[in-house]
Amino acid sequence: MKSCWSVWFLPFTRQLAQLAEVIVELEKAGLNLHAHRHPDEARGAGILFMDAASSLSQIEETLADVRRTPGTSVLAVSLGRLPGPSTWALLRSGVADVFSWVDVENPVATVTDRLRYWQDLDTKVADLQRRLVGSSSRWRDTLRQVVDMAMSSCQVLITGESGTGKELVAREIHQLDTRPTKRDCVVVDCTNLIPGLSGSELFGHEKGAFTNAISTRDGAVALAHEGTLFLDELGELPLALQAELLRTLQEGTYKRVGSNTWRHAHFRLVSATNRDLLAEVQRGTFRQDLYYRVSGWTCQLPALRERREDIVPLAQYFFAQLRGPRQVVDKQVYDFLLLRDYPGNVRELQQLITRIASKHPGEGPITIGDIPQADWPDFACLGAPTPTSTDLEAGVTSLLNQGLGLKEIKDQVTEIAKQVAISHEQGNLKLAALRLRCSERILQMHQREEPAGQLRLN
Ligand SMILES: Nc1ncnc2c1ncn2[C@@H]1O[C@H](COP(=O)(O)OP(=O)(O)OP(=O)(O)O)[C@@H](O)[C@H]1O
Repeated sequence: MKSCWSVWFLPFTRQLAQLAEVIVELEKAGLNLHAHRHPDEARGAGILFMDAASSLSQIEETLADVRRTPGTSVLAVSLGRLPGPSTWALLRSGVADVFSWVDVENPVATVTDRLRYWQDLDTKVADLQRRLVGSSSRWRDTLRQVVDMAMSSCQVLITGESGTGKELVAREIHQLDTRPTKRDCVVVDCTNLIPGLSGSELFGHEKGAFTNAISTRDGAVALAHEGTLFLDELGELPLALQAELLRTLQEGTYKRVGSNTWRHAHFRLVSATNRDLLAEVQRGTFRQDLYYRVSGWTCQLPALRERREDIVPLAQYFFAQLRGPRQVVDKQVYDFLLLRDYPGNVRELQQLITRIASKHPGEGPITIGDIPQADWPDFACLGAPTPTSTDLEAGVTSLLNQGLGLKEIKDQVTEIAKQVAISHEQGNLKLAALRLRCSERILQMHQREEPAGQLRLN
């Protein structure tokens, strides 16, 4: 069946006659191609047409704009041959794939299959975002990877700091898994495994196998048969059990504790850890062969500090969960949430929101008065520096000695505040503006006018 959907394109080529021919071929396959003129048109998947003479720097600039629109995937199609290094440069600047029209056997199918796949991927990502909240490009890229992993048959290893959502992601991978006979997802926290019980939790036991074994019991491996076994905190798995797990993964067989009978179990293994397992391998506390077995596909979840744009959407989601979707929250509360650091990641944010929501008396908007005193910001760091702030005093003295007047000193300090906020937010002007409580436009002007590093207090 022919596909039939509207696709935007960016013409970065002067070979217009050839481009017209390619467009006709794609339209015959059901694509309705329209040139991209406005950022809004770059929604969903699109094509960037280029040739060997196209300017890479111009392409990179445009791609940076396009990628600001969430959910865009760009396929770069070269009308002629492409030099190898350009291919990598294009991938690095954010195109989802790149190929040369003259080099593939069936270019029309190559284009349509990819566009269809990305469209499907985006639908799945949008659905995931309802539970794995966040719309930053970092988080969206992570979710795309989650969907790709779930669709594969690979053993998956999810890494990331505590509280980044590893368990949540593992459960979603099981949900997305399309095995027709898929059964349950069984979760085992490896920190709770007692080596003395020789793996009864994982492999089950026979009646009388040890003192408290009053009846025969299935372990997690048996319960996960035809389903998913999720091993949380895999780095904590005792060495003795690592060997047994490895054999189960290699042979698909295991023995209950106290039994001589080999049993079969087929499951998908998803593991998670906040430890650096490769370092554990070096130290000899984690088996190298098991590491390569469990890490068919590794997915690193970003810390919340690497996706600070998601703090407000996450907070809104948690407030709505706790107080219902109609609960109004004062902007000042969000400003406060944006000023904080979250070493415990999303879990820490969630716990803070729970404390704020619990303190709220019930009527009216949630305000900064609902923030428990123990969570108040450190005013010494946040507020205007006091005259006793020696660093600032020394800086101002240096400016005075250079002959600057009050207005010039004020301007200098303002510019430094802008620089510091922009650099703290890793160049994200929106977040820096929230931090400074000024408009984003003021910071855009600052960036245009002031080369970074020009201003120094001393
Ligand atoms: N993107 C997200 N959207 C909504 N809730 C989230 C998100 N990420 C994490 N959470 C919530 O944060 C809490 C911590 O998540 P989770 O237990 O999955 O983290 P973890 O990385 O497995 O932590 P740990 O390593 O400490 O076990 C959970 O309550 C989870 O529901």
